[in-house]
Amino acid sequence: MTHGDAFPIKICGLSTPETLDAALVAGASMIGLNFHPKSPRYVTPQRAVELAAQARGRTGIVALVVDYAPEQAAELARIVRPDWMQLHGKETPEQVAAIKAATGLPVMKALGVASAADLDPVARYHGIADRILLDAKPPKDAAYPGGHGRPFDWRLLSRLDPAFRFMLSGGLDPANVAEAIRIARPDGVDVSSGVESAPGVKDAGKIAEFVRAARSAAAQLKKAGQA
Ligand SMILES: O=C(O)c1ccccc1NCC(=O)[C@H](O)[C@H](O)COP(=O)(O)O
Repeated sequence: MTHGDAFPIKICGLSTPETLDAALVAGASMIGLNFHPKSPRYVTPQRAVELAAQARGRTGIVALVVDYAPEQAAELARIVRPDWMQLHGKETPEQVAAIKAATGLPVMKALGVASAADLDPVARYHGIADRILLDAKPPKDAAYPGGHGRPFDWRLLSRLDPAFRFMLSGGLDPANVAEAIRIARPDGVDVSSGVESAPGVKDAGKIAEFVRAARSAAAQLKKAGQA
């Protein structure tokens, strides 16, 4: 499977060759390398180069950054050579466009959702971000802005235009991802904590279970839509 999948499944915050291999074997469409220094999933650019070499051509490589300047993003992209940039901070549509131009890469913009009002800014990123990731809003006192393993109310997303394409994350795990897909009807899913045994420690068995459950739920949804 590749990141061009009809229903991309992204495993975020991989930091070891063993767990990256588990994601590749499970058939993850995309893998995320996290460059936010406060994250328990942080990887140095040097480590990321090695992980990217292992993944290249087998899955989509996503470099996750928080509030980077365009030059900083371009330098990281030059070193790691990801397929995508994921922007997980407070980047404005103008900053998203500047990072896209500076890196020459497609950009996934994450937006935090806790209430219906949080969906209002989404339209401002249309035509600028290549993909929108609707994630749970982090807790107020959080030291970093993602990867907290907390879901939001997926029913809020029924307010979105059905033609609007997005990926879903926030508190997904092997047990709830099928229900999340059924309710939220996303175009792909992203997970971090839900496939870990402790913060930053990925679990190969949970990764396999997650990918299996998400693929099966997406296939069922597609079948129901065609019936
Ligand atoms: O995961 C992190 O540590 C992280 C740190 C800083 C910014 C973003 C981060 N993660 C973003 C992701 O793509 C996660 O997969 C997403 O927030 C969902 O996380 P989880 O609820 O743990 O599955």
